[in-house]
Amino acid sequence: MDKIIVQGGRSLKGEVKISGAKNAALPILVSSLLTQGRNIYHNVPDLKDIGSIKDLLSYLCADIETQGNTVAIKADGICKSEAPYDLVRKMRASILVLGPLIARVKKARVSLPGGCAIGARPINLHLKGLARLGASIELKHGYVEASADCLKGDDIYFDIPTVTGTENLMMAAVLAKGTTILRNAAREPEITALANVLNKMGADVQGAGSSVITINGVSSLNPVEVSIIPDRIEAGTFMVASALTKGDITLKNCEPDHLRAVINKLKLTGAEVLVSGKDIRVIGSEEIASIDIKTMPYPGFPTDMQAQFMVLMSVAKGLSMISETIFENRFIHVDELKRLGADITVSGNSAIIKGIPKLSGAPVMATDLRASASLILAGLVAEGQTEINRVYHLDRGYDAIEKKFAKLGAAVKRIK
Ligand SMILES: CC(=O)N[C@H]1[C@@H](OP(=O)(O)OP(=O)(O)OC[C@H]2O[C@@H](n3ccc(=O)[nH]c3=O)[C@H](O)[C@@H]2O)O[C@H](CO)[C@@H](O)[C@@H]1O
Ligand SMILES: C=C(OP(=O)(O)O)C(=O)O
Repeated sequence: MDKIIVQGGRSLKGEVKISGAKNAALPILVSSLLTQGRNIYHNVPDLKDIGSIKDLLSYLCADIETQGNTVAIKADGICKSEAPYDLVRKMRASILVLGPLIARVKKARVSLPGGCAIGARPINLHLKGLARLGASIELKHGYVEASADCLKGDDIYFDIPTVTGTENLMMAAVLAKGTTILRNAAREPEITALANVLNKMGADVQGAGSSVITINGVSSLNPVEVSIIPDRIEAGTFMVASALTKGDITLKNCEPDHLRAVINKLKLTGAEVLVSGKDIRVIGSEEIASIDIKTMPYPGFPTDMQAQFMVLMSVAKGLSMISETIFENRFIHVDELKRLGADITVSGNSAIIKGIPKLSGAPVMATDLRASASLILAGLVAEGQTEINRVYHLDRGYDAIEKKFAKLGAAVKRIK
């Protein structure tokens, strides 16, 4: 299996182009299932997860052509309603085919999803919502079996704002009869991006980006040509790299509006953050100040940036506390960071980090997607060599990360 080798100690400088967002591209590619005709998507990142969703859509008989970062999908003749274990287990977002399949072919049999092992991650709220729309749902042999002759709009309240749950329900409701109201909906930019695409297809989705989304069902949807929004988590990862290495990195093609919480927190650590249109320049400060962080649903601080900020706090001056409120098991990077010398104590859902002057390179194991990225970041400021094993998760979510880091002057390479 591939490894990433990092030699620490270099200050990163230059420009990096941010790729399309994984978590926006996945539901948008899936939304092709709702249309007749050829959809064209630009700025699709080249990731393992995108490969996995394309495999699943092909299995369902969609025609897919890929040219560079452009993907064309035609799903006129969906020939199956099953998403088997082998295709679904690799990626959590596969559950997103459930809503569209029920809407389009009236039934679905979808294996319970896999993804990063950062918590139990049930899908009860997806299923409860689909049942409110009239789907009959059973769990059998590790599969969700659902069917509905006709989905009907209803008033749905999510106990917790769920990102993929909101997306699944939105995609089921666009072709349902009547009006669906989603309350306590997730407000992440990826939800708004999906709603914009659905509306371009001819759907009537109002209020995405707020916690109440109203969907008036329509009878059919047309294909679209759209571009995927920039990846705010990839952008945040490079912003932390600049602050961490006392560097000077300019991110091109990002959406600063989606990064307000991250920009705010980074400034409090002492970094200079300059926003100009779609560019963000981060200039690291000589001394990194300690800050406290609590992850929250958007527009709060993203859980997908928690591990990266923990690395920054590992070499900050003083004590900081990071609380994880979204996932119950998202501190699995802590033990690996401790191997590099970080001084971190976990108590319940909080981690207390006592900053030290320097980390020291060591072999470590990547355990989930953002934890993997955090280990590269740690390697950048560790003395000597850090060897990151099991980079499978990294490739799920970062497009050419080692090449992008190398272009900024980091000594990062992949060993096959
Ligand atoms: C592919 C994708 O977009 N992944 C993102 C998505 O994951 P994902 O959509 O899986 O995360 P959710 O927003 O659903 O999870 C939020 C919380 O709700 C809980 N929950 C969720 C659904 C449900 O039916 N029941 C339930 O209890 C989860 O266990 C978790 O504690 O949002 C997360 C939170 O921003 C991000 O970390 C992931 O990168
Ligand atoms: C947790 C993530 O991905 P997934 O939801 O696909 O596991 C992530 O993108 O950080």
